[in-house]
Amino acid sequence: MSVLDEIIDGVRADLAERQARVSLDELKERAAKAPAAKDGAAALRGDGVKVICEVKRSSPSKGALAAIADPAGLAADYEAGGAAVISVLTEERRFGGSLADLEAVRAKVDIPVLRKDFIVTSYQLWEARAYGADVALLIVAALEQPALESLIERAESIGLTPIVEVHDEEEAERAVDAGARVIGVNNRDLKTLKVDRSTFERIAPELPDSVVKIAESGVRGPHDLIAFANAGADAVLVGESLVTGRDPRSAVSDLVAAGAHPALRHGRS
Ligand SMILES: O=P(O)(O)OC[C@@H](O)[C@@H](O)c1c[nH]c2ccccc12
Repeated sequence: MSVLDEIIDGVRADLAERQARVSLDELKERAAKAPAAKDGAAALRGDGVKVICEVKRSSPSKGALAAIADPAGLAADYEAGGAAVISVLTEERRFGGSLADLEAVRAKVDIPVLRKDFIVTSYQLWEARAYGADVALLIVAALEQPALESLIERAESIGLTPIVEVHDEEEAERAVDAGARVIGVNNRDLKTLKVDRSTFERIAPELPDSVVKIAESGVRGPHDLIAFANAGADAVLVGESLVTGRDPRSAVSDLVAAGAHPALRHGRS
């Protein structure tokens, strides 16, 4: 069994418990009271390279990264540093996240918030909206094509912007066929957990111009951001280097400054 399969088994077990506790109708009521969803895709378009900053306590590859006692405070630092979107991991077993983290971050920042999890049913999309997310990750490697298509549609119909994550050419084609408008290329292979920074560079040229392209994982600092920008990235998604660094706010503003540099002129307006 791959790491991804193991993670998804745990996600399904936790999901079954939540579904037994909270009905879909209750979730929908809660979602109806949540603040209207912000436009996640718009936040990632425009000139320069946008920075998505992640609240990430641990990972299956590295174990514990940072305790993050105050996820909302960290998110506020990211926002002050110029982040375009905050990503909140809500997977509990391997990443140490929760829906409570999502809710706390949502209450604190004004920019769009991404629910980062292993979404396999529309129940989780309703949860995302109910806890205030504007954007949700859909991982192609975790979904059959019909499920991917219907989750993209469902996400959009409830106001969420889906970021569709791919890791190879075949997944990229599936994402485009399913109608994805925002695609994240994960430089980490979720089946082996290895990072290969050339993944984005290889896949990005295969994607239509109109697609918003995000380079995910392995961004150590401005140097990596510039390399991904030159390979066509509209945005980068950064976790580990921010949560393990000493000063997340200034680390974000260094990335944002690099992403706004006029030499990087590929951004669409
Ligand atoms: O910590 P990093 O290497 O900066 O990576 C962040 C983000 O890309 C990574 O957490 C991630 C990308 N796709 C995922 C899917 C599930 C869980 C986590 C992820």
